[in-house]
Amino acid sequence: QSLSLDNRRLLLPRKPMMFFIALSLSLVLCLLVSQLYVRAMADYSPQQDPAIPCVEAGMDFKKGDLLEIVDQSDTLWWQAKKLPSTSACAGLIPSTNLLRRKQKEFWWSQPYQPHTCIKPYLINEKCVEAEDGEFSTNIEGIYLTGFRRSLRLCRRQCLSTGSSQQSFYTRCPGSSYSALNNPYEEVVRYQRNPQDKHRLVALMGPSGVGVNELRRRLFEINPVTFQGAVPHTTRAARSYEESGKEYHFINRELFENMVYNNRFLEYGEYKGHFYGTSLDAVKDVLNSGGICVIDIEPHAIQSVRTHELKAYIIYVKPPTAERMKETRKDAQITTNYYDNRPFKEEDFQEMEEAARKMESHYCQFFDYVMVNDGLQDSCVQLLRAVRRAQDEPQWVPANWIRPTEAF
Ligand SMILES: Nc1ncnc2c1ncn2[C@@H]1O[C@H](COP(=O)(O)OP(=O)(O)OP(=O)(O)O)[C@@H](O)[C@H]1O
Repeated sequence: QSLSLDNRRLLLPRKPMMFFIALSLSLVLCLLVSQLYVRAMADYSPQQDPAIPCVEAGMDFKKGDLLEIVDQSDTLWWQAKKLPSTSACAGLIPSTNLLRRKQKEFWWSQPYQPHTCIKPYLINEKCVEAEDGEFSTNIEGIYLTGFRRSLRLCRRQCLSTGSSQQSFYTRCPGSSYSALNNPYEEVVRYQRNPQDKHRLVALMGPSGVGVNELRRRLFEINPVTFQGAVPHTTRAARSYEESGKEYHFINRELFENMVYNNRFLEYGEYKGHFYGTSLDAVKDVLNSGGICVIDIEPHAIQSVRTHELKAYIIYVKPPTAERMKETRKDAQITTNYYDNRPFKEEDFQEMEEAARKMESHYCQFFDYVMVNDGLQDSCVQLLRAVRRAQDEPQWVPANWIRPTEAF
C-alpha cells in the first residue's frame, strides 16, 4: 500500500512491469482486509474513458456484473475482479465517487427512461369490463388470484399513455434514478433459512411474452405453495365476486389512504377505478408459508427490492421472432374478452424491440433470465428458478441483510 496510485500513474506508461508488481502487492495486502462485492449498476468501458491512467490496466464491465473490489484505497481508481473469476489479476475501475461524476458525461451514462418503450396493444374500450379470460382460474377448488383482466389492462393503459401521463405508480417514485446515483450496489451472499418466510418472486417481461401463462402453469403445479397476491380495486364487486378472492374491493377513500401510506407496490387508475397490488397482499401469502409469485412492471422493481420482501426477479425474455412464429401459432394476444386475436408478425418484432429496451435499462436487477421458448421447458425452468431462489445461496443487496456502510 505504500505505492500510491499516483506513482502507478506515472510509472505505467513507461514501465508496465512495475505496474503489475504494484497490483499484485496491493492484491496480497487487500486479501487481508475484508472483501467487498458489488453489482455494477452501469456499463463502463476503459477504452471510452479518456481519464483512465492506463487503458490496458482498465477493466470493462456491464450492468449487472458482479465485481470483487480488491483495493479501494485510492479515492478515484479501485482494483476489481469480475466474478466468477479464476484470474489472480485485478483491473482498474472508477471508484463510486468518480463514476458518479462521470455519470454526467456522455460517454458512458445512459439516461434513465421510463418504460415508454413497451408498446401496448390496443384496448377496445367497450370490452374493458369483460373480466373472464381464457385462463381457467380454479384448480382443485382453489381460486387462482391475480389473473383478472382489469389489472393487466390498467397496466397497459399506463404504458400506452407514456411518461407524461403515467397512470400506474409505485411506492418509490424516481427510485430508478437512485440506482444511477449509486453505480455500485454492495452485495452479499445470502441463503434463506428454511424456517424463514419465502422470498417474493417477481416476474417481468414485455407484454405478451407469456408471464401470466407461466405464472398460471406454476400455480397449477401446486396451488397451495405458489400463489399470487390478491389485488385491490375500487370498482364495485359483481354479484358473483367475493372480496378477498378476485379482488379486495375497497372504496376510493380507503384506496387513497393506502396510497398515502405507501401500502401499494404498484397501483394505477383505469377508466375511473383504481387497481393495485398491495404490500399486505404479498405479505399475506408469505406469512401463510406460501411462495408469492407476482408479475411487475419495471417501475415497481425498487418497491419489491426490499429487506422485507427480498424479491427474486425473473426476467422472461422472448425467443427470436422466428421461434415465436413457430411456438405461438395457436397463441392469442390478450386484448380484451371479445377481441383476443392471433399474434401477427409485427407483434413479434415489437416484442423483441420492447425486450431489448427493457433489458438495456433494467438487466442489472434481473436475478434470473429465462427465454420463454417451448412452454414445457419454460415451466420446468421457472420451477427450478423459483426453487433455487428459496433454497440456494444468492447475491443480494447488502442492506437487506445488514445496514450498509458507506464505501
Ligand atoms: N412458450 C409459449 N409457447 C406458446 N404460447 C405461449 C407461450 N407463452 C405464452 N404463450 C401464449 O401467448 C399468449 C400471451 O401470453 P400471456 O397472456 O401470458 O402474456 P403476458 O406476458 O402475460 O402479457 P400481458 O399481461 O400483457 O397479456 C397466450 O395465449 C399464452 O398462452
